Amino acid sequence: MSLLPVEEAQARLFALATPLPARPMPLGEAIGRYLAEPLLAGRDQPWTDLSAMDGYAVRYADIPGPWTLAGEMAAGAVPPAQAIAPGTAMRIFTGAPMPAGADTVVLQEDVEARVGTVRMTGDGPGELGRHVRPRASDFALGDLLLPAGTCLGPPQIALAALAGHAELPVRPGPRVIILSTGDELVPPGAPCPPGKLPASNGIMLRAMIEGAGGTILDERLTPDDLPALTDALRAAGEADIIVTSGGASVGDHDLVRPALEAAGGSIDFWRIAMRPGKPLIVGRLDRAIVIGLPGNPVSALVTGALFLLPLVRHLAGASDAVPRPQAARLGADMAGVGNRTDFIRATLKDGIATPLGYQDSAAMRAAAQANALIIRPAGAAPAQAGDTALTLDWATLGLAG
Ligand SMILES: Nc1nc2c(c(=O)[nH]1)N[C@H]1C(S)=C(S)[C@@H](COP(=O)(O)OP(=O)(O)OC[C@H]3O[C@@H](n4cnc5c(N)ncnc54)[C@H](O)[C@@H]3O)O[C@H]1N2
Ligand code: MOO
Repeated sequence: MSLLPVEEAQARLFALATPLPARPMPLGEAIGRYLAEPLLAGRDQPWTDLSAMDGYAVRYADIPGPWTLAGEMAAGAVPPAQAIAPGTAMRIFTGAPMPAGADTVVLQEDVEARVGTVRMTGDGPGELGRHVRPRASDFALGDLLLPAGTCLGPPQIALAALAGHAELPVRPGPRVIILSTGDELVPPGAPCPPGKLPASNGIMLRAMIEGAGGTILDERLTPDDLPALTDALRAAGEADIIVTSGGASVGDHDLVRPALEAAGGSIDFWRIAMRPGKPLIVGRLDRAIVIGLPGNPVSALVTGALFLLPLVRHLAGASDAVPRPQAARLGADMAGVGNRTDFIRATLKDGIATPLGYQDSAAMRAAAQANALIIRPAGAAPAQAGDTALTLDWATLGLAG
């Protein structure tokens, strides 16, 4: 049985997916989305030389004064065309434009101003241009501020506003339908008689997808019944992504692959060299990409974080859709690895990644106590505490609360 390496599977998944079409969106709604085009500066920032402090605008050559007070400039004012004369100072406030002729600001704490005369009482500004923000020192008209594919968080939105934009070209988040398969499942909180199990994957996947900017069109339980699952898949074909959980493996009741084919879809690949997560299925149905996650809750979590969320980000236009591992030191000895890359649930603190004791792919308690995965590549030799290992923390994976 051949198992696809994780990176190869991620590349094949992305090859199926074209980022969704972009449209302009108001800044306030673009948060969490990805720039579809590079962000260019529509103005100089600052638009002219501005004072960075409250004080007096002077000619550096005139220091240490005294100066005759020539007027006042506040933020929002436009400076007079005429330059201030030698020996004069202009009262100035933070953010106000420097009057022509002045090149330095003396802090108000360092002077005494009385009846039209300003005298130094403290240290001078020390250097020419002190406390002045030069024109375009942050950015100049036409500058490339952010590349396409950048995630728009609060600082990027603020930059776009300063750069003169009211809206930005972004792609909508993909629309997703979640089908949790299994006769044993009942909705969370519903009566759970013997033989039944609260369905946890749907609510987890919903939270993950919405956190990554996707929209859930529908989330439902489907029984282990070929016609019912085929119908549910067929009805989901208008989504951008169909996610199933469960029924991905080789058992008699594992029906996602036959149902996908019966619904007219196709399977691109199945089974990955990873643990947990081996039975992952990727295929197509109409315009949708189908990701069949394993039913075990931790397998669904890990494959969701390594395949589903990167796909959501890729369709939304992210340039760095696949989470990038970071090195850490192991907090414990670790066994050698078989033919599947291990994604070990761990706690990561102060650069030390310590595996949690119970690593079963249904052990959700350990997964919920973890905050990172340790990546142990297929075929790796045993490792000792203190060795370097690659890790993916919950924030990088999009799993932080
Ligand atoms: N003979 C073999 N058996 C199995 C293999 C194999 O290669 N040969 N692979 C194992 C691996 S690895 C995994 S992972 C599981 C996954 O199988 P399925 O995707 O078919 O998952 P199910 O059998 O439907 O369910 C597994 C487990 O998870 C529970 N489950 C299912 N859905 C949910 C849900 N929405 N919320 C919470 N828990 C859920 C289900 O009750 C089962 O206990 O297969 C191995 N078997
Ligand atoms: O790949 Mo499975 O997720 O090990 O139990």
